[in-house]
Amino acid sequence: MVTLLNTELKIGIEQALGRAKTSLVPVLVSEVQKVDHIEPLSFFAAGIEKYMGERFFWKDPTEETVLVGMGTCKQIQSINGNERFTETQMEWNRLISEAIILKEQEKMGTGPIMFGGFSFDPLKEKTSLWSKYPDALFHVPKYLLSIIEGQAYLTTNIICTQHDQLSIVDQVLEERHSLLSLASLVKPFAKSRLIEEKEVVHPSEWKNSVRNLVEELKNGQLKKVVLARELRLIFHDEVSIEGVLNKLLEEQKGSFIFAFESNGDCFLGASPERLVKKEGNQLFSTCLAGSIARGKTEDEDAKLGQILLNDQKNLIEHHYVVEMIKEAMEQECLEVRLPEQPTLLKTRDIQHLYTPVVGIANPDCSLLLVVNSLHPTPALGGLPQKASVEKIREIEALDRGLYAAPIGWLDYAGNGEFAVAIRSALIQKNEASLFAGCGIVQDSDADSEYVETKIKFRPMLSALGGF
Ligand SMILES: C=C(O[C@H]1C=CC=C(C(=O)O)[C@@H]1O)C(=O)O
Ligand SMILES: [Mg+2]
Repeated sequence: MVTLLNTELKIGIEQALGRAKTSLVPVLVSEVQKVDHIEPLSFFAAGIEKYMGERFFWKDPTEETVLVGMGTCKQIQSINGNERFTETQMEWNRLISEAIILKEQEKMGTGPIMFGGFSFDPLKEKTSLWSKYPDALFHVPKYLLSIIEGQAYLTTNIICTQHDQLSIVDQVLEERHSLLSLASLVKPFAKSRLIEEKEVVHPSEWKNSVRNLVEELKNGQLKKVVLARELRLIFHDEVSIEGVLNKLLEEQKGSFIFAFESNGDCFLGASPERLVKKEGNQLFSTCLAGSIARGKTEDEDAKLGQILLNDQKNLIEHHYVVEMIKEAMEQECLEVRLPEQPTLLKTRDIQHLYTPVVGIANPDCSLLLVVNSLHPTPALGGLPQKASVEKIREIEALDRGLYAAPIGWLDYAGNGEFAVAIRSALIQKNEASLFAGCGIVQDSDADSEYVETKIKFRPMLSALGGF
């Protein structure tokens, strides 16, 4: 258990109440404390009763940053289509400009942060599948556990309005105490029991849409379109989000592991693909496209890797992504660096062509606006960007919602990171939708692309106990 000093928080709240009474706008107080290690998944599980539907989980591939949020002290959302990035950034800036932040040192990922995501395409006709997730949805948590380079920090965020009294301090301290006590009790994480697995679109129909698309790619200006499909699973009981996260953490170590709850649903996954990270004036992006299976032996695995590195179809599929990301990053940066040739990035189930991109950001750069100009890259949408998204909107029998879209976090200093939400699933009580797509180019073969999507379902299928 962790004991905390609480004097500072009281002073901060007193100040915030004063400010809220004069300015008549709610004021955010954020207190950060260094704490003894808390197991992130135990902290997440500790919120199962009180904060279910208001939790998030994030771990980057290097485990430099782990974030677990609990409760929602402020929700930021936008239903305003293409303005959703700008609107979200502006609302965040407004909240932060008034905030009172109590912390001893500057540490990225501690203090006030918001976590959330954007939809893939706000113009796609909506189905009920994603009714819990508007086109932009972000949560500022009440309690945030951050593990930054191995050190644990606990942030407490409180919104003070003109109507609040100083007594809210006692309430918060009591709530926080019981959350931390629960987090110290490690629980076994339940496994899900699968009953039925259903391909939402019949395989032959999906392959036909790939074949038709290939014909169009040969004759038109479109160079690449990413087509996805959905797998719907039914379980005996409600899926245990903790259980799934536990397996993802075990099996998908080199990936971003994320979970984002909203009103009883949970969107989670293990994505190997960074969209963009901002740390001070540095920007990092990733081109990840072009895929092949893992080998059963080391030798076979290396051979497959070599095949991928020399395969024209996959190199072109990858090159389109590099071309677009380089161009977009050059708009945002004073300087951009990237290697000339891709290398391999391997996860448990698949290997990809990989090109990292690094840049020095323009002085006026803000993370969500970079997200806006990158999304969707041709690894998720296609090339040219606008025409490929229109094509997906027209032919894909799927409501992507947050699949293949940016998911991540932003802190008060403007730092943060977004991954693209692939290898992901939407959990709805005892049902789940899994998503997987692949980049279709002129030389695509429908059967091979279908097999590629099957491989891309594996991380989530395995975590859900179905493989
Ligand atoms: C769209 C997905 O993967 C993308 C990322 C890496 C490789 C890809 C590919 O080779 O097609 C895809 O562009 C997905 O996993 O659903
Ligand atoms: Mg591919």
